Amino acid sequence: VAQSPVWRALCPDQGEQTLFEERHLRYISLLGKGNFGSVELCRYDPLGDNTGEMVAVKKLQPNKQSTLEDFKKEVKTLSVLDYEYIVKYKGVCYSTGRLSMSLVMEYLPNGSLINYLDSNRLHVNTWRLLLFASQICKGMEHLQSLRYVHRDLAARNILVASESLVKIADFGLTKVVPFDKEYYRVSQPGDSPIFCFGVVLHELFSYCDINSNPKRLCMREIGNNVQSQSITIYLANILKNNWRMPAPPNCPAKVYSLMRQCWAYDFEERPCPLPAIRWPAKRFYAAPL
Ligand SMILES: C=CCCn1cc(-c2nc(Nc3ccc(C4CCNCC4)cc3)nc3[nH]ccc23)cn1
Repeated sequence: VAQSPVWRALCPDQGEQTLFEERHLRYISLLGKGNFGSVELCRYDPLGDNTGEMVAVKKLQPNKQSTLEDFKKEVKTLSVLDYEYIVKYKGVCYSTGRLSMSLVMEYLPNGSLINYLDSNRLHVNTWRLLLFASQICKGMEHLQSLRYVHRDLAARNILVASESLVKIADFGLTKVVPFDKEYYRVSQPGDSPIFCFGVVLHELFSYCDINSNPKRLCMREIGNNVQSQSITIYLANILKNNWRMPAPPNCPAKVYSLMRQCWAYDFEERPCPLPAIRWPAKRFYAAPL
């Protein structure tokens, strides 16, 4: 009944299946791994005849960085973000005894932007890169309209649904800006810096080339022998001295100009699609690359 159109009309928030039974999730392959846990390709096959749908299942591996509570926040966040440029939430799967849970999402067959651009570089022209950039921007605008800050926007967290559609994924670091605040405030030292759209634009127009990835370009400027705990300080200094990543090869001047606007040291000079949330004062905000 829960799948019938009538049910969905009467209970729209039920929509698609939201509770997946662990015994029907058949593991197929590993899609991605991070400090959060892992994402697996599974077939949800309640009939047991291999006709079930393919889904991406994010399994939590609780560690010092991520807890079950963090994971529940991520599930809640994704479950309310129903938007064409954000990976679709399908539901959750509880392990036996509800000791752990997994997040079930739509499976996007082309993998991340890094995988895709690396293997399709010759078929992706400037027009398509701009299309992807506009979709990421709209996805971020939607997040901002709901007062969410993604905090880990990067090509590795953008998934390719088709040759003309990309979606933002991985909301493990996403935070909501409280209504009585205008800013997201970095809560503890070492909290990850807020990644900016300009860096993703640079990754896009570099075709995610490993030789011009942001980290490599910055370390080349800072010096590879710097102690890891001092990198943020060195990075802040070179940015304060107005160093920025160079334009990717063949990058249109207007696109590089937009990157540089996103990387303005003074946050009031940066482009902002919605007036809703202004970014924190400099002291809370590692200037972007
Ligand atoms: C967001 C980034 C961090 C966590 N993460 C999310 C996923 C993910 N992946 C996919 N599809 C997919 C992923 C990899 C490959 C590769 C390509 C190269 N050869 C091996 C296989 C192919 C398809 N769909 C998804 N839906 C929801 C999540 C999700 C993976 N990692």
